[in-house]
Amino acid sequence: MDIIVAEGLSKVYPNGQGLHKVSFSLSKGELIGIVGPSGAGKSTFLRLLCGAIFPSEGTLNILGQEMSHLNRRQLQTLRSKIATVYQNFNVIPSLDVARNVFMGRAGKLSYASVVRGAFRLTAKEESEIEEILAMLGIEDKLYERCQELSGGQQQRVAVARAIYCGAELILADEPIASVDPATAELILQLFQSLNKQGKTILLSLHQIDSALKYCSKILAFDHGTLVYNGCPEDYIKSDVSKKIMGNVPRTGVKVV
Ligand SMILES: Nc1ncnc2c1ncn2[C@@H]1O[C@H](COP(=O)(O)OP(=O)(O)OP(=O)(O)O)[C@@H](O)[C@H]1O
Repeated sequence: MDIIVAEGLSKVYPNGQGLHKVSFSLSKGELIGIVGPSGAGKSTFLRLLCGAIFPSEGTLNILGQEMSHLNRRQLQTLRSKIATVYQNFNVIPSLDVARNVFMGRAGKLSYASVVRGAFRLTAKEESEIEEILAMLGIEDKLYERCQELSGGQQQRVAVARAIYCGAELILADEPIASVDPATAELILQLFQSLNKQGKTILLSLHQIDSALKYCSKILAFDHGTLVYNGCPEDYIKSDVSKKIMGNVPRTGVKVV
């Protein structure tokens, strides 16, 4: 079943940059690596998919719904089914880690529950959140304010929030950009295990080796266009990858 279908999808910023005429479809249950040099259009692509920005042209169907046909409320409902890890983490600095993670479910809860959670979490909510933080090695930060955390710790909070959200579609923009290699592996393994549980996951990654190791499919962008859509094994042999890899460091991990 296709859960994302795009036809001629474009987002052109006033300076003429952006994403140009992207057509593709994605099946449920894939773990997609989005690769390409800096400025290729990866973040623009993910921001379009989560409805944070709107296309200049083309059509985009997500989870069976045509984005351009949705009113504000319908768009909100659709967004609540998509978990997004933003490049800048998007955590609320003055809130503690537990409440930042709790807010991952805000779109699915009643207004009263969100307000209650902002003051007091139930024991069940707290233990669920703690369990996710433990998987990411930051359970000791449960009640620390996000503004007191390092960039890498905030990135893990953003990943925890996406996991806690329970969405069937997870979009993560460079989710391992600010963490050490061991934590990066931990995060990618977590995404892999969520994928095995049936979640569809799109990860934008500068670490091409990680994309090849963990992803079932690669989407490569260059200068705002989709230049590759297929399996990792063919990508690594393609001319496209040779061109793109000129800009991206590799560490020599073999694809098996
Ligand atoms: N808000 C904006 N206004 C104008 N131009 C923008 C805006 N956002 C992105 N761009 C331009 O669109 C192009 C694609 O940017 P985008 O952030 O999608 O690339 P990217 O592949 O995610 O890059 P990186 O790997 O550096 O994060 C770039 O040329 C960028 O300068």
